[in-house]
Amino acid sequence: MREAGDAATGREVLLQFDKVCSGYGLGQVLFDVSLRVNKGEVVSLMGRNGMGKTTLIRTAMGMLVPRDGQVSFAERRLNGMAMHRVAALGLGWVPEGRFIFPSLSVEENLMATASNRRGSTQPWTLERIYELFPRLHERRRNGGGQLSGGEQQMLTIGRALMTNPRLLILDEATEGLAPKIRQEIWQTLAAIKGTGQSILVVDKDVRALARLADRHYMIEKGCIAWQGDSTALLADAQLAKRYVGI
Ligand SMILES: Nc1ncnc2c1ncn2[C@@H]1O[C@H](COP(=O)(O)OP(=O)(O)OP(=O)(O)O)[C@@H](O)[C@H]1O
Repeated sequence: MREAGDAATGREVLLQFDKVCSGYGLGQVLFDVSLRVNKGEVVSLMGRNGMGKTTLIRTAMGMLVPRDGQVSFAERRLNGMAMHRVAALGLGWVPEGRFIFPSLSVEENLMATASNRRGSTQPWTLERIYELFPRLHERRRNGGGQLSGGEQQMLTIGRALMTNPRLLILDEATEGLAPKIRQEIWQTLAAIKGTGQSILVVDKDVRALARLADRHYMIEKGCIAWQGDSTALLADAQLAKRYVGI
């Protein structure tokens, strides 16, 4: 029998990796990766380029089938489950690179993914997304292709929220953005956290992640090399240097 909750905190476990090995063709990228995101938690995943962060997310989302170990979500085994079924279980993914529909307006982009399949009592709606991102409200009639990089990122996050995910997964959401916009995105993520949304966030901004997330994982060459809370992360400056390179 698997446990219904996290033994240490009693919280419901959403995403769980248990000794997962995964990769592409013959090339193995993840080695015995164990990781957990509980309900209501914000968890970060950090690491240098090419260490396996995106591969881990692709494995969670069903794009890659683990060759060993187990991936589960809210007690359901995900190994080999089709991507659309994984998404229907409540994993909302903001991929690296901001995929939006350029020919649709901002509002149409948001409505394209809208659903509340699991009957959330306080679902994300257009109004709530516009409250979170006033800039998207201003630009609601503009085409997706006319937006700045920062606005596109806001739209990608808004679109993922419109699926009312149980877990929001963000891959490098602040990459390539101007400092002011990055700061805006971090503030918005804090507001999203304030609603009780569970989030797994991949990024390299250790200070921002220490403020936002409850727990952290560092990945090195496909292995979880360190894990801990924000106090432990900030107490050792060598961690960021060694595992994130800053
Ligand atoms: N589609 C693919 N086919 C084969 N190998 C891949 C593929 N995508 C990534 N890899 C390899 O897997 C390894 C891990 O890449 P991954 O994208 O998971 O790293 P990452 O930590 O997300 O890095 P980054 O910050 O650069 O996105 C790298 O060696 C990369 O070359």
